[in-house]
Amino acid sequence: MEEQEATVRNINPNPASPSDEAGPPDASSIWARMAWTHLDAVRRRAPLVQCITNLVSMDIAANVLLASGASPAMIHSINEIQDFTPKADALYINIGTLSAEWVPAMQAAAKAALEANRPWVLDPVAVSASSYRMEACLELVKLRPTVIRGNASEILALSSACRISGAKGVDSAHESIDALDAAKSLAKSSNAIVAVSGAVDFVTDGDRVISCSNGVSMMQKITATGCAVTALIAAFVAIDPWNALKATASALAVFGLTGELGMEMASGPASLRMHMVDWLYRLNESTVATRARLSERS
Ligand SMILES: Nc1ncnc2c1ncn2[C@@H]1O[C@H](COP(=O)(O)OP(=O)(O)OP(=O)(O)O)[C@@H](O)[C@H]1O
Ligand SMILES: Cc1ncsc1CCO
Ligand SMILES: [Mg+2]
Repeated sequence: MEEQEATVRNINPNPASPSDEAGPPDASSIWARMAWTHLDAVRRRAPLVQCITNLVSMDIAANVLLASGASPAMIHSINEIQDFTPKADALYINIGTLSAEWVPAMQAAAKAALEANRPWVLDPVAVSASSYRMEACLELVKLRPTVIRGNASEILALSSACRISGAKGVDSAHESIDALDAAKSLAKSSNAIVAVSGAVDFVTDGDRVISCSNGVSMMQKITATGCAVTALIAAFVAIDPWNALKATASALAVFGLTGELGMEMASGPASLRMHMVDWLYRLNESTVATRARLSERS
């Protein structure tokens, strides 16, 4: 814990540089510098992120974590939770391909993370697809996730805990702004940081709201980009657990930025996916500090 607290102090960006002749930076550049500080910390500390994630997303989530500098471990057997989960710096649980066998493992892992004082992050994929999925997800929410990240339809459904949200499958049928009030309400009732992804991503603790406008719409044509950014959120929260709101916003900005840079070189979803992973590996300070678009909504 001492080490974590030291990290929090290191993460606070220093907004004003004495040698900055252009004067103090504006609020958006302070947020952008924070995104770089978080990415840099992930690269330096290589947090171990245990992922219990859906079968579709395993490859992209592991590659995104590796490219960011984190260390992924796709370990989901209930027989390994007791030994392994306390060793991980963060846990990521995603219900995308839920099965009866995995639900107890997810619950055991969330409990183990809580007991070991480790942050854990929930992706409620297609939570309104069935009552089984909704009930499993509500049980997980009771185990106090640090962050919940979903698309607008998922956050709307989970927030109201109703079975029919208008979504047909894993994709969103809503704009992220439509889910902002639901996200705030879910954050207050669950005590988690809640992120809604979309053209603009919103991150809230129930009161404060940070928005991120990085990203390109083609990211929706790559399966499991949402799952991958939730994995990245787990890595960012691992290195700054006491500032989960800011760490989550930073992860969304960095990931969206890789989409923008990747799109300059891509010819479609498959090559965009490849370029995003490459850009995540290559991003440097000046690019993140000048192109991350984060702001706090008043
Ligand atoms: N219209 C858009 N414009 C720009 N970026 C977008 C848009 N929609 C989504 N994104 C970005 O794509 C990423 C995935 O978000 P999305 O809302 O599609 O997740 P998801 O529906 O949970 O995805 P999946 O279930 O396939 O993993 C996020 O980083 C988000 O910022
Ligand atoms: C397509 C799909 N189906 C279950 S999980 C998943 C990955 C995107 O969430
Ligand atoms: Mg999703």
